[in-house]
Order: sequence, then C-alpha cells, then structure tokens
Amino acid sequence: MSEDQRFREETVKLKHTKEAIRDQIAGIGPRYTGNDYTEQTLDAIRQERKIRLAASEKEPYFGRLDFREEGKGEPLPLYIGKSGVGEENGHRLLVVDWRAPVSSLFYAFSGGDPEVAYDSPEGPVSGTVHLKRNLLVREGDLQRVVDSYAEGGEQGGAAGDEFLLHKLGESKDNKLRDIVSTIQQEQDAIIRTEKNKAVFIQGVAGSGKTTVALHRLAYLLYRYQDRVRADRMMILAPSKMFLNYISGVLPELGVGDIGQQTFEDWALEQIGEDLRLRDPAEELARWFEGDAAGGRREDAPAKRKGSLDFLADIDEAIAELARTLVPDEPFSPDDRRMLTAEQVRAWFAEENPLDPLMKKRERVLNRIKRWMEIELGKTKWNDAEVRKKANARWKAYAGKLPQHTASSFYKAGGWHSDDAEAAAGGKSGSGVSSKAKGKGKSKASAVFAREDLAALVHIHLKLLGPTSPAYDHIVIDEAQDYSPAQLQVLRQHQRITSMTVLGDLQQGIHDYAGITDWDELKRLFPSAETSYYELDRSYRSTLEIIEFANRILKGMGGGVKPARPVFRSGQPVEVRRTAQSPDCGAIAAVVEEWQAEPELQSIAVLGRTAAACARIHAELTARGIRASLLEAKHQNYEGGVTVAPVYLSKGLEFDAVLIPDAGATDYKADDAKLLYVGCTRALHRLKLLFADAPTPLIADSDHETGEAGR
Ligand SMILES: Nc1ncnc2c1ncn2[C@@H]1O[C@H](COP(=O)(O)OP(=O)(O)OP(=O)(O)O)[C@@H](O)[C@H]1O
Repeated sequence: MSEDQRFREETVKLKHTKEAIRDQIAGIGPRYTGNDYTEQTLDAIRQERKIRLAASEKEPYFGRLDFREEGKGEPLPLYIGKSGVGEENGHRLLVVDWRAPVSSLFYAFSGGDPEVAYDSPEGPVSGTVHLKRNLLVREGDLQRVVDSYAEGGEQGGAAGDEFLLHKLGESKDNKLRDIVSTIQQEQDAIIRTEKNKAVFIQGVAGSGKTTVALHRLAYLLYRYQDRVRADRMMILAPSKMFLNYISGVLPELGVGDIGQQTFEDWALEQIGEDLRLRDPAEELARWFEGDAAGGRREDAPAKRKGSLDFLADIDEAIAELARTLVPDEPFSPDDRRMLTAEQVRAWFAEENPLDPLMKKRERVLNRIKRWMEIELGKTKWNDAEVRKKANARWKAYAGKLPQHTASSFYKAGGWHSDDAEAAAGGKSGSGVSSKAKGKGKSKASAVFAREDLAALVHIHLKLLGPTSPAYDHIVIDEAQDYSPAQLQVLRQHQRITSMTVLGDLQQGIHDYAGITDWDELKRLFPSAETSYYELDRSYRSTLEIIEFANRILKGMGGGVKPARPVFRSGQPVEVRRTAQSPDCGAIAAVVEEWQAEPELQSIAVLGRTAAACARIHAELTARGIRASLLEAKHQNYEGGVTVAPVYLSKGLEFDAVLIPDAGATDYKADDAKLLYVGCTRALHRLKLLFADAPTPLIADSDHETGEAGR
C-alpha cells in the first residue's frame, strides 16, 4: 500500500471514529440541575464521560495494531488511544485504552517475529501481528501516518524511531508531558510491572524515569481499579517547583487527585506538631557553596540519622520507655484501696503490643480510672471530697507515666542537634513551619533539620500511630537522595508493599544525605518483593549533548554507566572562554541569540551559586531581558528564560542550557555530578563559558573553544 493510500484509508477511518464519538457526546444530553442525589451522581459520571469523549474526539488514537488472535479468522485492527471508547450499543471497541493488556503488544512489538503473545487477565493470548502503525492526530486532523511494521513490507524499527525522533525534536515549555504514543519497550515493561512490588528504577538522565513513574500510576489505577484508589496514592518529589513541573502529566492521562508532596511536607503533616525546619535554601547553600561543599560527606549528620541503625537505637529507647512507663509504686485513690504496680503492668501487658505506646498509656490510665470509679461506687460514692481527692490522686499518678510527642521524645533522647537550632539562630522566620504556617505562632517552636524528619515520623508512628490511612502506592522520585530511614518510614505507611522508587546515582548530588548504592534501599524489602530496572537510553538530549555529558561522567571513576543516545543529532556543544566569570555581557549575548530562535521556547542559565545567579539575573534584567530567577523557596517554574543555581535544576529540562561559569575554580574534579546534572538538562542546545581555565571535568573535551562574543 502506498503512502497516499495509507493516508486516505486512515483519513476515512478517523472521520468515522470522530462521527461516532460526536454521536455519543450528543447522546449524553443536558446537565441535570435538580436536587435528587442519585441523579446528581449519575450526572457527574456522565459529565466525566463527556469530557473524556471530547478529548478523544480531538485525538482519538495514536496507534494501530492489526492483530490476529490464534484460532480466529481475520486480523482485527485495534486503534490505541489515551482512553478507551466503546461502540455505542455495540460490543466492539472503537478505541482501545493504552493500558489495556492487548496494547502492550503495540509497545513491545518492534518488528522481527510477528508471532507474539500478551498476558490478559484470563491468561496468555497468542497470535500474529500484521501491522503496526503510528498515527499523529492533532486537533482532530490526521497529520502523519508511519508504518513501523507491515506484513510482507520492508519497514522495520527505523520507521518507529522516526516517529519517536519527531516527538523528541519538539521544543518544551514549562511542563512535563505524557508519552503514551511513543512509550518504549523497556519503559512499558516497568509501567506494567505488577502492583505488589517495590520497583526500583536506576536510569540515566533523561531516560524517562519521572515520566514512566507517572504513567505507571495511571496504569495501576486502570488495571487494579478495584484495589487502588487515587486518593491513596502519593508522589514524593524533591521540591514544590518540581511537583508543579510534573503536575500536567496525570491530568493529561485522565488521572487526577493523587497527592503530590515533598518528603518534608509529608513528614511534617504526619508528625502534626508545631515544628520548624531549617530553611532549605540555607541547607542547600551550605552543601553546595559553603564550608561543607566538597568535604566530609560521609560523616555528615544526615548519614547517621538516615541509617537503620539510628531507627534501631530509637526503637531500643522506645522499648525502654515501655518497660519503665509504669512507676514502681501502687496507685491508691483513697487510703483503703490500692492497685499494685504489678497489676497496672499486667493491664499494660494485656494491650496489643503493636499498638502505639501513648495510646496504650491512655487506655491503661482510663482503665485505672474505671476501676477507681467502680471501687468507690461500691461504698456509696457520694462524697464530693472523696471524689475530688481520688481524681487528684489519679491525675498525680498519671503524671508519673511519661507522656511524649515525637519531638519531646527525640529531644529527651539527646538526638536533636543544636546545630539546627543554631543555623536558624534567632531568625524566627527563617525555618519552614508546619502547623505554625500562617498562624503567627512560631515563636518558640523547635527547629529541626531535614535529616531529623524520618526519625520523628518513626517515633510518631510508634508512640501515637499513623496520621494518614495506609497508601496503596507510593512514587519516590530522585530516590538516590533518600536515606534508608526515610524509605523505611514510608514503608511503614503501607499495608502491602507497592512502590515505584526511581533515581540516578550519577546525579546523586545530595550524597551527604542519600545513598551511593541501590542495595542500601533494596535490602529493606524481601527480594521477592522488589524488581530492579536499569534505563540507559536517554531521550531528552541530542547525541552531541549526551556524548559531552558522558565525558564528564568519566571523571567519577569506576561503575559509571554512560547514557546511550537516541540517534537525534543537533548542534555541537560549545565551550567558550570569556573575559571574566561570570561574564554577564557574554551571557546576555548567548541568551539573545537563542531568544531569536522561535523553536527554543525554554532557555536556562544555570550558575554555580545562588549569589552568582542573582547577579546574572540582575544584569540580564538591566539589559532588558525578561528572565525569572529560581530560588529554593519557589513553587513554580515559569518557562521562558530562567536563571537558576545548577543544584536546583535537577529534574527540570530546557530547550537550551548555558553554563556560565564552567571554570576550574567553579567546578573542581569532584563536582562531576553537579556539572553532569546541569548539562543533561538541555534538550537541543548546550553552551559552557569559562574564564581563565576550564574545569578539569571538560578539559579533555575536543569541543570548539574560543572567545565568546559580547
Ligand atoms: N518514550 C518516550 N517518548 C518520548 N519522549 C520521551 C520518552 N521517554 C522520555 N521522553 C522524554 O524525555 C525527557 C526526559 O524524561 P524524564 O524527565 O521523565 O526523564 P528522567 O529520567 O526523569 O530525567 P532526569 O533524571 O534527568 O530528571 C522528557 O522530555 C520526556 O518527555
């Protein structure tokens, strides 16, 4: 079949599909405005369907797979789209949902042997693929038809790549997008991994980890709709800005209402006390710019406090508290009655050992009170004096059973470091408060460091129980920055393990707190409960950028896994000498040059320090260039021209990236991860400027160097 014939065939098909969808929309009828609750609920369902159908009408599908099931007659064309659409009054599907079992064939089949099989809930289904076709429909118009496999034809995987390359060549704005039409086989395998696992993904920069994890959530909600609920899923990501950046993907996939938080906010919510956290900007600046930069990462306090040994020490202290909670003295409400310490301990022992300690304390004290009332009631308890005295004695006795919150126990254990307090020294507004936020009562609340949070949540759970219902699934992005203790406390908030844990050790710039080997986290789970995947293909950047970034990685020594590029070639990476560092004139010139190219929608200048970025931003603004300056406290990434410290750019991506200070004094030999993160943010263009000598991390690069123009 010629290209023209294919296009005509699909144009007719699209027309019919759109008509059928329009008919269904018209059949939904007007909104119900009455008071009947059942009708209101049904109306809400109808309206949701209407919204889905309206989206389908614009872009009903992106792929076609002709599949003949073994033992059945003719191959059946399956059109695959973002959401399934059934035939009105019929049993066939106009569009098959991308998450349906049969759709896995579309992603997994890349030519070769057409005899294939997929797993359906009823068991394996085998058959033959006759055609795999990619279709690009935009706003209801058919724009491209590419066959990546046709029975008897010559097309191979390259045609499928062509479709992917077309997608990757597009420019990006300020939001991450869905990839349903071009999910790759290795990504699809992760997305469809069964629910009850801790899935670990080690993936190079730009390999689609974040995107895959979000698609996995959409898949789990579809596949296990009777067992998982969106409001019991949670996404943890490193910053509010990053959360804002990824916030568009799930709604695009038709999934909403999934909680998205930073670990800090989640932990503060769990602990539920009026605590303040050391200002994250100070913490970041300390590690990336200040005295701590470069040195003593292994002995950083976060390493000890993030270890399971630390949680074990806390457990020991809680066990000790449980052992000594009941005082070694009897309780007597008046001079004639008495409860021995042994009796109270026996009551304690009758409590469920797994229940939170403070809850048990409360219950035992209530039991003592009930006993007291019964006892006094036996002797015609009507004497107000006796009652008052008994109650006072009960209160005094209760005061002898230590009562703790998470923070008071932590402080009593001597684990709270004055360091955190000192870092906030007197600046009562500098910490990030939990409950105190907006209530103007942060005056005396203790200041904690980020690394204290896991232990505090752990203590809260053991002493007071969980704050939120158990999670059905948890996604942890940038998990290389998590400690075993953090993962452990998250795990304690699930009944059944179901997690997606993703990251890249090569981007582990927060190694003063995180891990250096996935085994540190994997060993928290029985091995049967974990799956481990590696993604080494990078989809974000051009071939030239990936090769350049891979060379930086070499500086990290053994165990480095270079990224494998998709064959998408662009302009060479440029490394240029400037008169000074940072050279704002040269920076402005590069930004203006890029701004003149309409396909470069997002441009970033990633400086080494927050102070350098503030200076660059002020200079660009003075020169009439509109740019936003990203700071740790920011919630939104706006797109356009952005100036940001390189350590805040993690997870984000930009059409063009300028590293304005790639000199030998800015990036030393052990800053490879940081420079790698900066360079791998770029999709299409990458430029580095340096004064004097370039950083040794790129010294061996054979890239064109020279004077940057002003
Ligand atoms: N199969 C795919 N088809 C099209 N685009 C893809 C595909 N996989 C990934 N991408 C694109 O590659 C880019 C990187 O994806 P993503 O941010 O999810 O990667 P990541 O591994 O989390 O990166 P990093 O670790 O660098 O933050 C995004 O623009 C994403 O849309």
